[in-house]
Amino acid sequence: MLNKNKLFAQREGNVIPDVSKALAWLEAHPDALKGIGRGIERETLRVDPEGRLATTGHPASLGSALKHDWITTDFAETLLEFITPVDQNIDRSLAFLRDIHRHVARELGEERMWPFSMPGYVEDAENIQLAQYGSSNIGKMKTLYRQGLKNRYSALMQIISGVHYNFSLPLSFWQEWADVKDAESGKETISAGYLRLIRNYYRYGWVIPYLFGASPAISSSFLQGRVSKLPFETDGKDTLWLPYATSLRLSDLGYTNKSQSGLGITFNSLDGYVAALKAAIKTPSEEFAAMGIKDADGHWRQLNTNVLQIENELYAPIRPKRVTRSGEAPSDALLRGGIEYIEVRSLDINPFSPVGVDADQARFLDLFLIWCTLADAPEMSADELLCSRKNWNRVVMEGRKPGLMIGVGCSETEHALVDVGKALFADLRRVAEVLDSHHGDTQYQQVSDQLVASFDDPELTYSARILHAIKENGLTGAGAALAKQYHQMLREEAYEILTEEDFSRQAKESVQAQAKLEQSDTLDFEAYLATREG
Ligand SMILES: Nc1ncnc2c1ncn2[C@@H]1O[C@H](COP(=O)(O)OP(=O)(O)OP(=O)(O)O)[C@@H](O)[C@H]1O
Ligand SMILES: N[C@@H](CCC(=O)O)C(=O)O
Ligand SMILES: N[C@@H](CS)C(=O)O
Repeated sequence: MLNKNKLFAQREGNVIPDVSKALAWLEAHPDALKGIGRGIERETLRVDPEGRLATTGHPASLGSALKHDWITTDFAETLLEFITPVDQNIDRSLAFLRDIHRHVARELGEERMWPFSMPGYVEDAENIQLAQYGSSNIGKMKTLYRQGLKNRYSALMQIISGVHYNFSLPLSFWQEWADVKDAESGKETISAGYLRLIRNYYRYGWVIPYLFGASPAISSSFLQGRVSKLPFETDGKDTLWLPYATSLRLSDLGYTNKSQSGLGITFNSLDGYVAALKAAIKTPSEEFAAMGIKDADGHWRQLNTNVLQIENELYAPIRPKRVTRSGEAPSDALLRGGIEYIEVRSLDINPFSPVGVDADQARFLDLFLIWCTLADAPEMSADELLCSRKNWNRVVMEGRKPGLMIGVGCSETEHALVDVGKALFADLRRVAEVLDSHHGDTQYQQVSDQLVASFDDPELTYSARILHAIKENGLTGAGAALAKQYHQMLREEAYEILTEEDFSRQAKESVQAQAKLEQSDTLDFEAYLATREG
């Protein structure tokens, strides 16, 4: 394999960094990768059988969205979010996620879970109710944050759904790879390792929307009457698509915010990243100041008029993370203990899975994120991150276009996307062999071999496959049909890990915890807001 690898790199003029040394190290230290941590967040809109947004509130039987460990809401009352606890076993994480879906499908009655990232036809976005979290100060702050998001970006943009894949390498990896002794004394080294991963993710992560992007189309209602200059094709009814698009969710039309690219966020040092993020939540925005903090009737319009109301508003394709303590800002958690895991935010909802994500995607991400950690990752300026964004944009808008060329950062040199993809997978295959050696099977190698075929045959990509169904039945029709199929399937499936008792206990305890919180507030809301810096 090594010869083929080198040969490929030479023939293609080093389309990717030469990682052969690091790969050889990994092959000599296979146990270093035992114990990868994973957690999955999946969002999905509640819809009626025709695929229209549900106008009901978050089902009471699902407990408190503010305090439930596994079932909450994202932007809107109708936007469910499911969260799995961190686990080292992919199949267990997916079974846990599926149990949550099984339970919710049983509780939703006639409502269903939307299987796409982009919403179907939305009659009137004003009917989208902001997620409600009760009368506690933190509850009111979360809803007000959403009011600000609505006023800044529109509710329609905010109901775009995604899957977030949370990933961490075991301490043993850092101990063997970087001579770390323990997590505390090694936190600078570990953080530097995850920042290296992030820089390579910006350089090469466009492979994720290429393979798994599943939002090549939008409903005409998504444009809200705006005229788009994009060369959309249409079914003449309510569906628009770009023939080679992979993920409009990740495009400027989707869940992104161009103005954030001017924040000077970089990933060369943790202190640098945190400083830029903290600056962003303290930097007034002219545009948002013009909106005002309160309207004429004294109703709050947003938490503040800064570029970001709170750190969560930074819509990056990947985030460095550490589990926060109560009331702690994400950046303070990072300063306290360094980077603990990373959150990959580029996965569209997988429409071919009843739970929006599958084991192939998890295994691919493991391979890719390990490769991103091993490969050299020169520091990147804010400009270079911007150039990387342009490469991603090419892939999200026309990734399946025959002969598409792709660059790396701001380099003038471009290569055929297909060549870069295949060179990358030649390396990923070697990582797959190491991971498979843990289980004595070939699951990772099979995923690698199956996915690499998508470069020579773009028809195998998720976006190509779902675009056929969308062209045939329209976005709303195709989504409603899949939602119905998954609803019936999930309702009838037995649980694998959790029980009805677990769900009813969680629901009850979450409601009690919210009530307790509401009784414990001592400050009035304005005084409370003044104590929260974002
Ligand atoms: N060490 C870790 N390695 C991998 N995943 C982790 C690790 N620690 C936590 N996670 C996962 O990260 C996810 C955290 O999701 P959660 O929604 O609870 O927090 P958050 O994303 O910070 O909150 P928000 O979505 O409001 O920003 C969970 O799926 C959890 O399992
Ligand atoms: N709905 C967003 C994520 C919301 C959030 O920032 O957590 C997405 O499509 O990924
Ligand atoms: N989760 C999204 C929408 S509420 C955010 O934090 O910005």
